[in-house]
Amino acid sequence: MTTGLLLERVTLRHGDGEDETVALDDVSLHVEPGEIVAVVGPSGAGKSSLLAVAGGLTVPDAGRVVVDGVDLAGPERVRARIRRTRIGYVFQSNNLLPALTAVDQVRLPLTFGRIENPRDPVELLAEVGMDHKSGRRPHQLSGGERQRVGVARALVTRPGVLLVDEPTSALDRRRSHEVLALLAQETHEHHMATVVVTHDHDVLRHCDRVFEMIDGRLTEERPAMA
Ligand SMILES: Nc1ncnc2c1ncn2[C@@H]1O[C@H](COP(=O)(O)OP(=O)(O)OP(=O)(O)O)[C@@H](O)[C@H]1O
Repeated sequence: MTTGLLLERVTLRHGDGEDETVALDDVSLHVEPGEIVAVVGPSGAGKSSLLAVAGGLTVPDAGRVVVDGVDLAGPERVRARIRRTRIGYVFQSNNLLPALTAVDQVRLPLTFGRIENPRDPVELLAEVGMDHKSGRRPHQLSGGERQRVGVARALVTRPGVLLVDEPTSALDRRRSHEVLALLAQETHEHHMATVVVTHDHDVLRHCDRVFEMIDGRLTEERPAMA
């Protein structure tokens, strides 16, 4: 079984004829459990497309995507189950619901169906340093605190794959490092395969490997820690 996240020769096109864009051009990537990789690249390079395909939200035109040994080319109900149970998503704007307290945001993914062996939402909030604000709603939290709650929510199902889109775009330098350090620590301790898309070169040292995406093609830049 292939563990972690595997993309094998993935191609994704948008539009057709003269309007066609190749968003992902023969992209291959294997992220092992316990490994956090960064993907950097200019606007329009295909980074969001990469996350959409890796997360089973978009089916590519060619190639294979395998999450925790499950090929996402199967029926939509299989993709939906994998999305709900095996993949965690952290978005730029973290999509917290305005009416819910921090602890209820973290509980939310457990309310859509059975999850085997979930993490405890209260303990998880403590682990991301937010236990003292667990009763607060998003408008009562800072950007960095909201991002921490978003990370806790993504982790509560114990995903094998964590997909993170621009986690630091709303944060200052110190908070950016804190959020990336938290993602790296959780990745290593809980053996997730984590992909972080970022424009923020400052935080790359928290990642095990760095890839660059240009015009839909992915190349490994260098080991981030070197
Ligand atoms: N639904 C769509 N229909 C047509 N073209 C699209 C669609 N979605 C994305 N594209 C095109 O595919 C290419 C890759 O887009 P993508 O959003 O993946 O880039 P990105 O690297 O995430 O950019 P950014 O850093 O600006 O978010 C771009 O040329 C974009 O215009």
